[in-house]
Amino acid sequence: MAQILDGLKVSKEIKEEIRVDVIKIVETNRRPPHLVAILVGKNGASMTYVNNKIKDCKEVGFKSSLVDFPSTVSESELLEKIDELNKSKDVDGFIVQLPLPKQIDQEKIIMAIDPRKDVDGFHPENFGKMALEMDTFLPATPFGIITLLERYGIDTKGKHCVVIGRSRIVGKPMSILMGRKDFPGNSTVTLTHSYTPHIEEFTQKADIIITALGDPNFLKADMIKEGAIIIDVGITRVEDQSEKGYKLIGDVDFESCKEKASWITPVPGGVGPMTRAMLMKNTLLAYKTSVYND
Ligand SMILES: Nc1nc2c(c(=O)[nH]1)N[C@@H](CN(C=O)c1ccc(C(=O)N[C@@H](CCC(=O)O)C(=O)O)cc1)CN2
Ligand SMILES: [Mg+2]
Repeated sequence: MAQILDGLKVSKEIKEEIRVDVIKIVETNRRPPHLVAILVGKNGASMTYVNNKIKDCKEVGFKSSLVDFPSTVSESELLEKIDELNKSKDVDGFIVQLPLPKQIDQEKIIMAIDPRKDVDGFHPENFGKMALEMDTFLPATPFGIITLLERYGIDTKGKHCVVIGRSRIVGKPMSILMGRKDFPGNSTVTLTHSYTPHIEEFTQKADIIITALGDPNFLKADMIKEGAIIIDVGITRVEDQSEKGYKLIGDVDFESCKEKASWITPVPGGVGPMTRAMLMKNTLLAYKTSVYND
């Protein structure tokens, strides 16, 4: 029977550590860190995530601002706002909630963000630094996963890690972090995706599986080996009769896999809350860098 990697519990510990740090900052008459979130359109999940980011800021003592645009916003209007935030002395970090509407070129938007304020760690400069093992902002979800492994003392050295999915937000950076000469890292990594034939031939040999597919209950017990460590990044909203109108289903068939795995993350309450905590951590880092090094 697997033990639970409790992301909700660890995320609360991390946010508490940040809150204590911010109290010390404010006590010395300095302003608190300031995060700005840009939301485009009215996608239900994106609205929830952005509202939660604002809530987290309040909890840890940060200043926060929400900039919302209609889904019809033009690329140039968005770029103008980014330019303003890049220049603002009052803003330490900002994020543009993804996905963006089709008329907006996501790459152009990400490239426009000042890497020093890119607390999502999506800018190619920060991605490159991550790959080269230099200090930088790590993307919040992969950062959350390595922090969760670290806090539970899980040894990843010499393990075979299979990552499923190659998105810029999760799969690609995750595959790089697990192979770095750092702790947690030093794994042998296989990055699988939609063109990987017979994916179970890879997952059945894996010591660690990190799934970021968005395919509910995709990973079944017969696809994993005894004692595997299972990290579920998939969160799909599936309609039901509850008050919310939906429930959240991960990529992992939790009920069957928990009988065979050694460690497993739940959905909800696993990787999601860690993503939120690590954005706060990156914002604090952006604040400290601008305060001490600019
Ligand atoms: N600019 C960004 N866009 C997106 C990111 C990102 O890191 N930066 N990641 C995802 C969405 N995301 C944060 O933005 C995110 C997703 C899920 C959770 C979370 O807490 N999940 C909970 C369930 C919450 C719910 O839906 O009720 C859980 O798993 O327990 C936090 C953040 C895409 N876009
Ligand atoms: Mg800075």
